[in-house]
Parts: sequence; C-alpha cells; structure tokens
Amino acid sequence: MVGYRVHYYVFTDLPDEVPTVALGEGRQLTVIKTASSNRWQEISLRRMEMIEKLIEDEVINKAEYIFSLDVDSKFYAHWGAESLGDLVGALHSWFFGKSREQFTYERRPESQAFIPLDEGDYYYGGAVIGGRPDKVLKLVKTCRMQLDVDRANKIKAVWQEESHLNKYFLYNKHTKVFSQSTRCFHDDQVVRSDCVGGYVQFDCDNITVATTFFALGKYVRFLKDLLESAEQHFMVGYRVHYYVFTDLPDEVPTVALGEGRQLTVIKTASSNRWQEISLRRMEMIEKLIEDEVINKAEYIFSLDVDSKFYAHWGAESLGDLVGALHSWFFGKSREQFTYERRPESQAFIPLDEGDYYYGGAVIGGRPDKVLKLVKTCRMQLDVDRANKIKAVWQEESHLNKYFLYNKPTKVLSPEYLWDDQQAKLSFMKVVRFSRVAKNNTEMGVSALFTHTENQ
Ligand SMILES: CC(=O)N[C@H]1[C@@H](OP(=O)(O)OP(=O)(O)OC[C@H]2O[C@@H](n3ccc(=O)[nH]c3=O)[C@H](O)[C@@H]2O)O[C@H](CO)[C@H](O)[C@@H]1O
Ligand SMILES: [Mn+2]
Repeated sequence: MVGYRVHYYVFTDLPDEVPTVALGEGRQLTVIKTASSNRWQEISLRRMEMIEKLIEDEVINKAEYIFSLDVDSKFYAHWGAESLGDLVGALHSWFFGKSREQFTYERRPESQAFIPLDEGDYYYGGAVIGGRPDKVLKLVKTCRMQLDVDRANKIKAVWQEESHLNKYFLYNKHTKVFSQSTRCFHDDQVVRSDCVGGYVQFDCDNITVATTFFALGKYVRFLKDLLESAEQHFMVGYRVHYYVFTDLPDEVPTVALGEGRQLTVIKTASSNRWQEISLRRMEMIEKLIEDEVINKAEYIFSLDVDSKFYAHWGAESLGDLVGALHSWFFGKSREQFTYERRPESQAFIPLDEGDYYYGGAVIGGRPDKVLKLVKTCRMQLDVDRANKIKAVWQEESHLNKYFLYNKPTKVLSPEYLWDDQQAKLSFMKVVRFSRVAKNNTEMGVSALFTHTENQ
C-alpha cells in the first residue's frame, strides 16, 4: 500500500518491545496494550473480538479499508490497491489447487464452523482478512459470536478462527469487482489475474483469446465500428481470434487486423426473431468451443455486437469465469433486478437470492468453464422451451441463474458493459465497452421493452 495512508495497529502485551521503524509519509503506528496469554489458540481466537472493538471504536470513522494480517509474515513484493475490495479473503497456499475434499474445514455438525462435505469453494487462510470496515466488522462480529457459541458448547473448531472464517466466506462471498482504480499489471511479463486473492500467473505472450460476435440480419451494420474499435482497445498485444456468426457473410466488412489477430466468418441460418437469435447464441458457442476453441485458445469471450470499445480492455479482464455487471442495474437493490421470478422457468431465482444482475452481453473465461456455462444454459433453455415458457430476459435470465450458483471468479465492473444512452456515473473514470444506440423498430427488436410479449 505504498502511496496510500496506512495506519498500523499493533496489539501486544509487550509494548516496550515494539521496535521503532521509520515510517513513510502518511503512515502511522499505534500500539495497543493487551492482556497476556500463554495459550496460542486463545490469542488467535481473541483477535476477532479485538478487531471488532477496534473497528467500532475507531476504524469505522477513520479508514476506508482494513486488513488484519498475521504477524509472523513478511512482504516480498508489491501489495497495492488491487487487493482492495468490499470483502477480501486470500487463498491458503497449502490448499491451493487442492480439491474440496482435501480442505480442512470443520466437519463436525456440532460446531458453528461446520461445512458439509459437498460445500465450499476455496480454503481461505486465517492470516488475511480485509475489506471495508463495515463489512469486516460484520465478519469479525459473526465469527466472534460463533466462537462464543462453540465455547459454550465446549467444542473448538479444528482450525480455530480460521474454520469460522471459512464458514463465513462460504455464505458471505467475497466481492471483488474490477474497475479502473484496480491495478492489474505486474512487472516481469507476468499478469496478476484476480482469482479471489490468489494470483494466477501466466505468460502474456502465449495467450489466444477467442471472441464471438453474432451479427444476423441488420446487426451486420454494427461490425465495422465494433471491430475497428476492438483493434484499438481490445486485448491489444495478445493473439485474438474473432468468430463472426452471420447469415450475411458477404456483408462482413473488411477491417485491417493487427498482428496475431484473425477473423473467421461462420455462416448461420437466418432468423427474423430477435429472441430466437439471442437464445441460439448459447448452442452455437457450445459447438464452437467443442469443435475448435477448446484446443486453440486459452480464453474466450462472447460479446454483443451492437457495441463499441472506447478504452483499454486487457488481460485484467481474464479469469476462469467472467461476468459483467449490467449498467442498468448497477447500484440497484436485489428486488429491482429483472431476474426470472416464475418457478416454472429453469431460470427462476427466488426473491431473496441473487448477488448481482449480470448483462447477457458479456460472457468470458476459460473455454472449459464457458463450455459448461453455455451447455447448462442451453439445456435449461431447452427445458423451458419444452414447457412452453420463455424467461423474462431470454438467455440473460438463464445466465443470471447460472452465475448465482456458479459464481464468476471475476466480475467486471460496468465500465466493461455500459450503454451509450446512459449518463456516465460521477465516480466512473472511463467507459471501456458500451452498447451503441439503435433504433429498435428498425432493427426488429420489438421486444426490447415489451419483454412480456414473450409467451
Ligand atoms: C447489455 C446487455 O446485457 N444486453 C442484453 C440485452 O439486450 P440487447 O438489447 O442488447 O439485445 P440485442 O438486441 O443486442 O440482442 C443480443 C445479440 O443478439 C444478436 N442479434 C440480435 C438480433 C438480431 O436481429 N441480430 C443479431 O445478430 C446480436 O449479437 C446482439 O448483440 O438482453 C438480451 C436478451 O436476450 C441479451 O441478453 C443482451 O446481451
Ligand atoms: Mn446488445
């Protein structure tokens, strides 16, 4: 956090032994005397309640973010603003790449930290907790209370407060939304990719990003601006393979492509129904991944064609499974999300569920992960069709359902999915990709605001 104001709080029973360390500008250190304790577990457990008190008494009014870090540690390289988020966890190095069954979650139902064998996303280390003070307060308060219940029941979770932390993160997912303020690049040709706090490293030179655009009927007219702007802003410096699906191959414009970039046109059957086209994207992407992309590209994106790039969209957007927040619903509450609410549809999401409203215009990730997504959505769409029900926002509704139960490992901020007709929010620094204005009647999109027409 070099370049930021940092306030260290050192809790110790030996204040006189706290070393004097020269602090940079804007950095300060407060020593807080605590009672001694010889029991290691006791000390580790009591951190939760001490952090709770510190946040309530002081941090809540004084800091934008808080971290609690293990003291038997050392920094070896840059740790900056890219680590900030509403609620931040770190993957425990010992369990990185291990499967769920190998995680040392608390397995006894008697403990409040209990996690059933078939649940759990990651194993988080107890050594790093971070986020907005109010979010971290909720975390430490909940863990402290669970610890108290366990104590009253004379049970101690297998990894003490770390077990409770893992339980908390399971049901209160970390949120990390990439935006302009996030520093994503790292030196040494290594890209730091967000993987909920774990760093996935890969060689920048060796990536191909497949990208699909569907341009049927009048939508071919969007291709020129879109492709030209993509050449300027999208994954510049990487190999990019555009796949353009269209029923009008002759009308695909010739756009000069940079080095390492290519475009394949795939002829599709025509269709006049907007919903049908948008729905069929899923199965066409499925086929494309299986037939070709799975062996040829490290990542794939499927993007709406009625769009344009306005600024850099690079490797910071890559992740195992990537979604983007729909600009219309950004900052709105769950009740306002236009999820499918009829239990008869496979896209059904109950009123009290759902994290975000994702736009159908951006799907991305590793080919195998995206394949699983499009296959699942396609099958759900098939079931709905058989049951003669069409989800309120077609495939976008199914996508939202999928992301609810298969969380994206990266959520792109609405910078990556804006709308030209929507005023930029004051705190937004940049729009990277945006939906261009179109005349819906002319384009045959009668259903845009009348999606009740669906049935
Ligand atoms: C910003 C955003 O998240 N947009 C989503 C939204 O409205 P949109 O109004 O953005 O939908 P849209 O008209 O762009 O249709 C989706 C896509 O289908 C293709 N297409 C459609 C009609 C046509 O005649 N020819 C053609 O090629 C084209 O690639 C287009 O981008 O809701 C749709 C619901 O189905 C999709 O989920 C869109 O991704
Ligand atoms: Mn669109």
